[in-house]
Amino acid sequence: MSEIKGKLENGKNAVGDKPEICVPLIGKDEQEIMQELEKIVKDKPDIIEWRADFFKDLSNVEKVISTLQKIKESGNEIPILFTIRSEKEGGQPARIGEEEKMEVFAQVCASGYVSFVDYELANNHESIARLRRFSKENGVKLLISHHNFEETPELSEMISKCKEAELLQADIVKIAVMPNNMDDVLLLLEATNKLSKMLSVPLVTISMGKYGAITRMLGWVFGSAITFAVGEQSSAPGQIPIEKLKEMIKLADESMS
Ligand SMILES: O=C1C[C@@](O)(C(=O)O)C[C@@H](O)[C@@H]1O
Repeated sequence: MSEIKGKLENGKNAVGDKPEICVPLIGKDEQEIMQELEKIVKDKPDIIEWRADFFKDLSNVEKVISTLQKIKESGNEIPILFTIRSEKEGGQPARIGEEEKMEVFAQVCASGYVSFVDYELANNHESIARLRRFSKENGVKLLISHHNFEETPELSEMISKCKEAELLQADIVKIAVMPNNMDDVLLLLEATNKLSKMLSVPLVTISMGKYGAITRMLGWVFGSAITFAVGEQSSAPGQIPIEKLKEMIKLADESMS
């Protein structure tokens, strides 16, 4: 497994630490994925996310692992985050059942090609505990995520979801919500600020869509450790092209130092 640099390896990110930039791969087959990867690698993201829910051969574990190996070999040592996003939380319609999904995760963790796996908090606790075991045994970080594509929940709900993920032994906790106005964006930032002081693990927060774009640029100032950018194609509403995002983060960092 490649090195994970910086704060995500060493534990909690400090409020105001510059974020890791993650770009998604959303090709439906190996050829599309390798084309996306070629462009993405040139942009030098900190993390590459393989959104395997887009992969048409997800039910073929051998194919998943051989594609992952190719991503690793051509990925310039950039750490890989492996994600199968459920349709309920903004992903593609399910291609495999929960038991098959667990088998894919088990083999992905054992492959040595990935640094992180994403698993949703909405899964039952027993499945989360199983994946926690596989990931720990193989030195893979477990990111437990929660998405709400409809709205921004109450502050207390966002806080309790993230605390629940920490209790389930997440190495990284992530919440992505949809704002319907700028008040919602402020609420997500308030949650970020509070949670980054409460949690003992790194936190990732996103307010999606056009209103939330500012959180992708500046959420790190309040304690969010990773921001998702467009490399070749966007995987969620509001993502910003990586080159522009990098400039923005650099400018904010220089102005605040
Ligand atoms: O969960 C996330 C965050 C995300 O939904 C975003 O809003 O940038 C993008 C997804 O690819 C990733 O898995």
